[in-house]
Amino acid sequence: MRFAVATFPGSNCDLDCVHAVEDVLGAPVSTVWHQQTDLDEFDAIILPGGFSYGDYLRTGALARFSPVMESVVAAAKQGKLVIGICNGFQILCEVGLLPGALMANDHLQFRCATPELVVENADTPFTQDYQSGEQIQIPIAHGEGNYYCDEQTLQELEENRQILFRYNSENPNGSTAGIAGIINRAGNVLGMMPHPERAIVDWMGSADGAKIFTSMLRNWEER
Ligand SMILES: NC(=O)CC[C@H](N)C(=O)O
Repeated sequence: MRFAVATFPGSNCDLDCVHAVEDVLGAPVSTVWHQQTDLDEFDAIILPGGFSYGDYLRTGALARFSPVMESVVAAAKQGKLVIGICNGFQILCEVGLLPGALMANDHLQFRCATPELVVENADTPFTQDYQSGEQIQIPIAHGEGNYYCDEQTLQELEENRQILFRYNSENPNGSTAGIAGIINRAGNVLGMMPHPERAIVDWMGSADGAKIFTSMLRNWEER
């Protein structure tokens, strides 16, 4: 399984994602500059965290027009696995691969913390190595992680089990229904505010993020 990590001007978690794929999976992984449009050789695409285009205008609002995004949309339509982490989640919402939007945190502060999450649905390509209801810890670091969607969208997300992660006790950003991560209707595009690549071995404080990567690999092998 070959992974691409799309890198935008201002990305700062791209190399952490490369290390996570190498260290957890030992799978081939390359960074792909945002001007590249050929993603044919890759089976999965990671949109990493950071401050693409300096967060100007709105997080992800400019990166969504980068040339690579047309290919990311095409890859998602083909059924390839796409995961957007933090700024990557923001870009996925801006480009329309995921519903809703990420707004400024309700307290208007940039928040770094390691909140507890609940795995709401372990029956997806990104979570199959977890148990539904499992409580895990994965760090966050963002200023605009306040996920918002309208009532009807929330109802659809709930009914189709598209909410994969919720903040357990304390909601660090005011997100609707405590949402920390959602999947698209087809089940192959995940956006999440917490950073699984920062929780892959115990010395990081938590290794709970590793199962996202192992789930993706196992899902791909089973296909
Ligand atoms: N860690 C990140 O990817 C941060 C995303 C974005 N710059 C924000 O502050 O919300």
